[in-house]
Amino acid sequence: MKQIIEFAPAKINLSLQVTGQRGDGYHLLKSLVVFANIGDQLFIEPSSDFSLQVTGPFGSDLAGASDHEARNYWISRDDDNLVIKAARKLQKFLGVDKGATITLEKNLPISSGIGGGSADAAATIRGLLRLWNVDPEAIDNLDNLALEIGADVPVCLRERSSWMEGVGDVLKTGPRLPDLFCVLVNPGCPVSTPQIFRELKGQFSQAVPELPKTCYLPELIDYLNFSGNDLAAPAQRLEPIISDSIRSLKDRPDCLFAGMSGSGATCYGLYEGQVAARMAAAEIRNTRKEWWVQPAVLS
Ligand SMILES: C[C@@](CO)(OP(=O)(O)O)[C@H](O)COP(=O)(O)OP(=O)(O)OC[C@H]1O[C@@H](n2ccc(N)nc2=O)[C@H](O)[C@@H]1O
Ligand SMILES: Nc1ncnc2c1ncn2[C@@H]1O[C@H](COP(=O)(O)OP(=O)(O)O)[C@@H](O)[C@H]1O
Repeated sequence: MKQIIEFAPAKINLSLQVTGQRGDGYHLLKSLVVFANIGDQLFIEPSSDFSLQVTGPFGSDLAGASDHEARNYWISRDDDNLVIKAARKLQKFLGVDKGATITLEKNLPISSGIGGGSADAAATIRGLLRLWNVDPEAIDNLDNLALEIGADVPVCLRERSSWMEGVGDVLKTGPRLPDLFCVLVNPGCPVSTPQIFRELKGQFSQAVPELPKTCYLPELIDYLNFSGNDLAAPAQRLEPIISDSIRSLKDRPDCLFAGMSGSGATCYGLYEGQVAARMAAAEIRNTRKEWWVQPAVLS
């Protein structure tokens, strides 16, 4: 039987300015978004209806642990899962009479600012289009469909360095960057995105001018030091442990920059090379055994 395997890479907001708010409450952003070589994995097979089972280290956090004792996977009974939501929306949009059996290997922590759910939704769209032999280029309004699922889904559909503006609906090609060797750290506290936006209390900033199309590491680091993430301060007020995460990443002589992604709580540290990143990850893991700590490459 045909099986599609689709990768759902972690999304990292290297920078994020909140520049205003729309009448409907959604905030206007300017964010430099890149993707990691780590993420969730989707396995998709043809079927008459949709069903979802969830495996992986964060599977039980997502699906509810009722079947946990007996099996190493969980049946998601939750139609709210962004995978099922995306699948049903695409099915309706294309007017097809087909479903799929989907297995989601959940490797990314939930509600963590690295777009796990949005990445899964985008990967579902990409995977189903491949399963059903539909050319994405031939579809108008795929970004609008993605946006209806979540503000981060359009950028996750692209999977490449992008400037994200508007509420997530205006996307431009991002700079060509060198490989960035990083460590991702999540201290284990799920963060509510709307709550962090509320805590910002309308304090908006101006978008920082964009980087050139091809960008070297020192320029990027200068840019990140200047621009930062406007959601970091409110997130740290609500979850002070985020400050510890950033400190743990910065606390290495070869750390070039450390900041928070999205609305948190995942933080990233950039290092001079892969060895430095791996060593930093090992040391942080040693001192903070309960944290999620992953070396990764961003591109
Ligand atoms: C903050 C960002 C930055 O990339 O990432 P995460 O922290 O979620 O990863 C995103 O804008 C999140 O996108 P996403 O998680 O898809 O948001 P949605 O489900 O559409 O919205 C959840 C809620 O967040 C708030 N929200 C979201 C996006 C936005 N531009 N303005 C907002 O105010 C709204 O209160 C909304 O009801
Ligand atoms: N497939 C999914 N993966 C992660 N979260 C999901 C998924 N489907 C629905 N959700 C819900 O979406 C919300 C945000 O999850 P997530 O996308 O991981 O956050 P963030 O964008 O902050 O990393 C959570 O409330 C979670 O329960």
